Amino acid sequence: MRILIVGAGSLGSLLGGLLARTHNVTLVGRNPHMSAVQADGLRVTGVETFRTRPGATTDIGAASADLALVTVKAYDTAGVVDDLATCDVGAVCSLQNGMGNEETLAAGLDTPVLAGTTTHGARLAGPGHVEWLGRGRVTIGPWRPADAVDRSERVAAAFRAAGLDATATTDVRHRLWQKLAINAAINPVTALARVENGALTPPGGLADVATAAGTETARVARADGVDLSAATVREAIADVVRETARNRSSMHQDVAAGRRTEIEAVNGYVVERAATVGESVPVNRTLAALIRGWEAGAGHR
Ligand SMILES: NC(=O)C1=CN([C@@H]2O[C@H](COP(=O)(O)OP(=O)(O)OC[C@H]3O[C@@H](n4cnc5c(N)ncnc54)[C@H](O)[C@@H]3O)[C@@H](O)[C@H]2O)C=CC1
Ligand SMILES: CC(C)(CO)C(=O)C(=O)O
Repeated sequence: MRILIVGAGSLGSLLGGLLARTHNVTLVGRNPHMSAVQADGLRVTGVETFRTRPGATTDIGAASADLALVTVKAYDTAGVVDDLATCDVGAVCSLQNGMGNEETLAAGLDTPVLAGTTTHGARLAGPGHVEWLGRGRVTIGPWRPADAVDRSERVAAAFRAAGLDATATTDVRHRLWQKLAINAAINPVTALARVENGALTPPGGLADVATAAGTETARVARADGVDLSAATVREAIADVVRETARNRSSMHQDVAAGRRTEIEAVNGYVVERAATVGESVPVNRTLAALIRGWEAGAGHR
């Protein structure tokens, strides 16, 4: 399969490197990372260590591919729509965290849109070098009914052909809301308290705040027509906290590095949807306001 990775940072470089062992992959990203990959290939270390040679460019131009995997931060998705408008791609698949990405892609592109989630962990360690921090899974499904299920299955099969655990689902919205609830719970609390994910292990005040944010999110999901129970979300948060106890969440890493966060696509989205469906989400509202306040102080607003 000919695959474009649009946003070759941490996650995109990892998945691009893994897929390049089997498929024809081109990374689209920024220098100095892209020039390092052009010169010496991509080094992957961690769960597995290997070197691979995907294509690499900073200019997507009028590229043609079977699939474009979107792995930019949520606040850069609109820019990807502009870039892909000049390309010829068979399907676009977001593997980003947060909500709103698929809506943005579907509104701006005349291409089938797939939605995905992944639990792989990645960190760009330097130009040409990505660390694989944790092996995970990929789940993919059609965003709109018209974006046929068999296309999701073909994409999942391409991941499997490259040795990765991947499944297609007909109910990707459920997956997205469940991942949203986990991120709405863990990310802002760990970012504000500057703690590893394991600090959210119950009992304790931080675990209570995180669980409250997650169960509020489940309530909004149900009001939005997605069958996601509070118990399922509580269990999922506890599982992720246990499995990633020594990790710093992506929002914690962003805040620690003084970078903009994905707060609008996570708790910001929950607050916005809650207003539309008539639910009250005071914990998400408070967490979003605190992170926005930090972003304003850091010059991101
Ligand atoms: N890093 C991880 O382990 C995981 C990340 N995610 C999600 O994946 C998404 C990406 O996260 P990361 O890889 O950590 O972020 P990142 O910031 O490391 O990578 C994104 C890259 O996209 C580049 N970029 C932005 N706009 C672009 C454009 N128009 N064309 C080409 N490149 C562009 C940026 O320069 C950056 O290098 C986020 O939504 C994140 O929440 C999800 C699961 C795991
Ligand atoms: C699942 C979790 C919370 C793992 O850290 C994550 O997705 C993130 O950090 O963004």
